[in-house]
Amino acid sequence: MTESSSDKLIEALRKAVSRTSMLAEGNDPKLDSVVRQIRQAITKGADANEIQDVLNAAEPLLIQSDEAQLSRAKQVRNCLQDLIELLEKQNTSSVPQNEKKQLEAQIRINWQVSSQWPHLLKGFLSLAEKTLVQTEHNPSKSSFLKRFFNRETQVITPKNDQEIMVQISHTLAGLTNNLMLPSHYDDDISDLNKALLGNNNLQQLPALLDEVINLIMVAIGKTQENLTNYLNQLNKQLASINESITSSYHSQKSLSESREGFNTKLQQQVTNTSQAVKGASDLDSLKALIDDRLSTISTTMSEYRTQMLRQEKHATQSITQLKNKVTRMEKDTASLRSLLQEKLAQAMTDSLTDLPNRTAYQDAILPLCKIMQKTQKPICLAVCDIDHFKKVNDTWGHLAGDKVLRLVPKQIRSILSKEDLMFRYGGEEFVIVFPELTLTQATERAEAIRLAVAKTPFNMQGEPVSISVSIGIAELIPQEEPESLFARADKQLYLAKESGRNKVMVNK
Ligand SMILES: Nc1nc2c(ncn2[C@@H]2O[C@H](COP(=O)(O)OP(=O)(O)OP(=O)(O)O)[C@@H](O)[C@H]2O)c(=O)[nH]1
Repeated sequence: MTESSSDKLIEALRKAVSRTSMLAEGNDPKLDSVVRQIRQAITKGADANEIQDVLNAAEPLLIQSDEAQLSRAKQVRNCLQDLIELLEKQNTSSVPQNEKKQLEAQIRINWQVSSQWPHLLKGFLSLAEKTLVQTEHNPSKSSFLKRFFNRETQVITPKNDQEIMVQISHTLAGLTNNLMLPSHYDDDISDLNKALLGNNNLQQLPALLDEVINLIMVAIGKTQENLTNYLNQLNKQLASINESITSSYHSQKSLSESREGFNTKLQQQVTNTSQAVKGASDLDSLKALIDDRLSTISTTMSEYRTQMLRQEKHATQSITQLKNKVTRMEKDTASLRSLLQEKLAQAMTDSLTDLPNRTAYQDAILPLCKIMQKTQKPICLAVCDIDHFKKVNDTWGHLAGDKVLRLVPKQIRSILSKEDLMFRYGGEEFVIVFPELTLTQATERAEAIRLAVAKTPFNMQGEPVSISVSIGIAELIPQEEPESLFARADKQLYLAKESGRNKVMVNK
């Protein structure tokens, strides 16, 4: 390998490793520190031995990470077993034994496979549902599960059922607490635990169980597992690249050693020849001596040439192998990047309505306002809130509330143009941005939205229900920050609510 091609390769490796390790950061503090050490060693140009030391030090941490995964798996298995036991304990309906056995078998086979955990929890939900079907055929048994799933017909939870439900909630809260997820999930876990522990309402339980499943699916089933696999893979690739660099270093070394050996041998042969020439007594013996020496020198040279050719071939093979390894690492980097982009898109989307969420709004609004200010075009913002939404939840239940939350933005979308942007800002509040519309035009569109929602016949358990929205609207003024634009529109929303709701109020 020539010096410049080996330098280029090592430089390419450094870049690839630095870039890939940066992508993998932020998921587990301990693995982060390993990744950082690897990157530092590579960036400061550490030699093969130093890099090997860092990789050796990384190994116990990767083993620890595996052990943590095993302990999480045990938590999940115990939780599922507890949930099945709780189902059996409630004495108003009997759990179908076939399904129960099937679920237990699945738990035995799959408890260590984190991507299967959501399926196992769903299996528990389905077992519970089957218990319900069974009791529907036997109406004399009034199951707590019947009320659990058939939320519309029962609102008050009897005391015995409440106790079982509280135990189920506590078991689930224990599970979410022990998942050991990355710290950016702390808020989600704490919200979910609060909801679980504070809940004594059977109606909320299936939705909460869904939340638990979502949390496991997003945090463990996909990202975490992929990244752990990726880091293990990265570790292996680094070790193998390290081996290739060490071996090409050795072959370079032995090449220069054999060159030195050849020089010494050649010099020795020349010295021997000149000494022999000095000592030669006649022309014939001098001729024979020189012939003999020349043939020795020629053998040495041809041996050297053969050795050189062999080593050059070996060096070419090493270069090809190294190139292939770099290409593989680049490919892995690209697939990890697309996985992270997918996660980012998920993080920007509200899962209930599929609308871009508040984070997406905050990312979009500043550049949008800047462009409009620069091009001197108008832009308006509307804050839209469903009226008396709490009453919808209280009267028809949380799932009916969710249905309204999905339907209202669909109505709104039917009025918007494709340039208008809608975000779920939080709860029952939506933000709509109207780029390039004047205040008058945006107000007309907001009024059309209000009318469309008010006219839509919503249906709750066969009963027609009127839903309306209140809207506050404002236009961006020169040099204004997006926060101030939002505050002015929000104030108008407040006034719309104050003056009786189902209104559009404009900041003029
Ligand atoms: N079903 C459901 N309810 C939600 C969701 N997010 C927030 N809520 C509920 O939305 C309700 C909002 O109620 P309030 O802020 O008191 O307002 P409101 O009842 O709409 O009354 P006004 O805004 O004054 O007309 C609360 O009961 C929240 O629990 C959700 O994702 N799904």
